[in-house]
Amino acid sequence: MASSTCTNGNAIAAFPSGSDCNRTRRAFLVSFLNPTSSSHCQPRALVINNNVLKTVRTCVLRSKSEKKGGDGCWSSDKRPTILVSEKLGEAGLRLLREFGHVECAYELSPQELCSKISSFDALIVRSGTKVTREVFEAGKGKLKVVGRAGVGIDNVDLQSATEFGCLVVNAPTANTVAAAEHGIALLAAMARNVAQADASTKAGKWQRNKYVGVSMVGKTLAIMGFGKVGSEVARRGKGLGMNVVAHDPYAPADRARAIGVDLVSFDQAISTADFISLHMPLTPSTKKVFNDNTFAKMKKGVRIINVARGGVIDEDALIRALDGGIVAQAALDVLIEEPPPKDCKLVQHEKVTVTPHLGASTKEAQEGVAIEIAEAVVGALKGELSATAVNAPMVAPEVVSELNPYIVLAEKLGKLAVQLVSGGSGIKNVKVVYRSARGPDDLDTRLVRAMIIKGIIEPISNSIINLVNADYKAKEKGLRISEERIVVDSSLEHPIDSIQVHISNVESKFGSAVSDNGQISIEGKVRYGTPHLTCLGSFGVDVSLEGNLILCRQVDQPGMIGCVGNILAQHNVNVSFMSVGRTSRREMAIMAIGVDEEPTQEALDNIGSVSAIEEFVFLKL
Ligand SMILES: NC(=O)c1ccc[n+]([C@@H]2O[C@H](COP(=O)([O-])OP(=O)(O)OC[C@H]3O[C@@H](n4cnc5c(N)ncnc54)[C@H](O)[C@@H]3O)[C@@H](O)[C@H]2O)c1
Ligand SMILES: O=C(O)[C@H](O)COP(=O)(O)O
Repeated sequence: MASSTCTNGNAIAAFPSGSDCNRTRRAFLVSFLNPTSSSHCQPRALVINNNVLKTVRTCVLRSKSEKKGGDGCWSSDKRPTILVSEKLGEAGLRLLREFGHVECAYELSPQELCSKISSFDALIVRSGTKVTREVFEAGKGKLKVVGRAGVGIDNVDLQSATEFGCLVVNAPTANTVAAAEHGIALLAAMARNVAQADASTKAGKWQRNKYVGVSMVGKTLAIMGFGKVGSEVARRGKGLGMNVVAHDPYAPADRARAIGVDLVSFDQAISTADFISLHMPLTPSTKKVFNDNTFAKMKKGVRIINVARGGVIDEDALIRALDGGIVAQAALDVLIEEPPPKDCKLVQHEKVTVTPHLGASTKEAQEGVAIEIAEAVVGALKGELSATAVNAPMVAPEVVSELNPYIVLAEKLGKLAVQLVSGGSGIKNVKVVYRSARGPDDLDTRLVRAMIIKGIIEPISNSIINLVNADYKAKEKGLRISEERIVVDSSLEHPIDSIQVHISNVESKFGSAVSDNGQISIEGKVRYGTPHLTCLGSFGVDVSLEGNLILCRQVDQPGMIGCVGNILAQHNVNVSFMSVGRTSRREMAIMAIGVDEEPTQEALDNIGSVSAIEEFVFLKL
């Protein structure tokens, strides 16, 4: 027997690979859905099966009122609403319109966006819309998906998205070539003074001596950020006969080798380059990474191209470097403030060539991006798996498929456990134990854990818990979830043999749920595909976790089942199953009774007045 543990110490904002205790298998997210007409609920390539979808739909993202809707599909009168706040290619809009109500409202002020957003399930933006905390707050839990029609998600407050359980997806591939081509266009235009010479010629001048350029062939081009765009710029730079080096702490050396590019340190790249092309994302660690210090390390006369994000450059420092002659020229597609103020010194600088964030703006790229984001948003609203989720853990579809019954069990166990806690005691520590034949590396429990958290938190708060925000919400509520896996000798075919939930340092309203170690302890298993409660405190039971549950502890004696059954029958409450577990003969027994209806208080009082019954509790599942 072996075990390993982990806790939910980190809130989910984004999931760098390997950040979870479990092995991250592949880049697909169990996203969620919200239903439309049934015609929109057909499984697609990445969908596992209808049962999985149904479960994930009801488990993962909808608001409490929407959950009443039934089978996980959008009703035809309640198609999802999608707000598109910036110009999107027609092909993407068509896809969106086939699926939901689409409103295109461009150039909204922040206030207008906030006042509109509460009636939308999804929002699609480009780089010009700031999706701030206020937007998520105004979304009031209805906003489920933000689609960024492009790569950079620095205009979306990911932390707030996560807190509000809103999935963020982007379109990371369709504009790569367009951005790379624009980078090369700027590089060549800058080297040959195309923009300046054009303006001068149009102004009636003929300044051939003034606009002598520099050649690109044989020059060193440093690519800062060797990702999708950076690699494509590198290829094109090689094609121009340039000597290309790259700096990227996370880039694989074999990709660089394949293109014939040397990966070098930051300082080496900037100190040897004649041209520096920026292709890293804007993050806290790349913000103003090009500043007085780093400009000082550059080769005198260097030329800089930025088609990444304005914020990676300290713009005042760049002006100083241009004026001081360190930087000969700059070509900028992106600025810190877009659009810039009219008197922006950098834009007006004679050594600077500027374009208004046009990197992704080719017809081809915009159609591609529009389709990519429309598919991602529609997929997320339908409950399909999204390959481009930015703020949720990735769970491989085959893992979701196999864990599906355990997801149902997990939520029920969470719900059950929290109802066993007596009102006054705050839950702080929850330990989840998985007994499984699988090794720790082969059991991805994030989804199961999220559903246990959902089961625990939702009944006692107004929060909607889903895969996006489960760990965050647990942490916010001061709930420490620890996990333990116990490897047991059973079939490898089933991912989990049993799930136990232990809550420590609380009092229980049903003393028999407290095990010898003083914790509320319950255990469940999946039997014949359905969730069962198999252990309560120290008592073994076997009840299907459906409908509602009455738990009684009584003296083990004849007639008890009939007695309670009679009371329920008198109150027209249908019993779906009964199970009795006992410590030993004629001592204490636990009776678990599944009921279809919720008994009246009178019925419950009558059960409580049976003298052999020492305690009982009614639990809603
Ligand atoms: N101007 C435009 O219209 C336009 C169009 C597309 C992309 N972009 C921007 O270009 C940038 C790159 O896009 P992409 O699609 O190639 O993204 P990408 O994620 O494929 O590549 C980014 C690369 O930057 C690297 N990186 C991260 N931190 C770094 C650091 N401190 N130093 C060096 N490298 C670092 C990453 O490892 C990654 O390889 C993004 O900022 C994106 O928003 C702009
Ligand atoms: O990050 C991106 O994809 C680019 O900056 C494109 O932004 P845009 O969608 O506003 O053109």
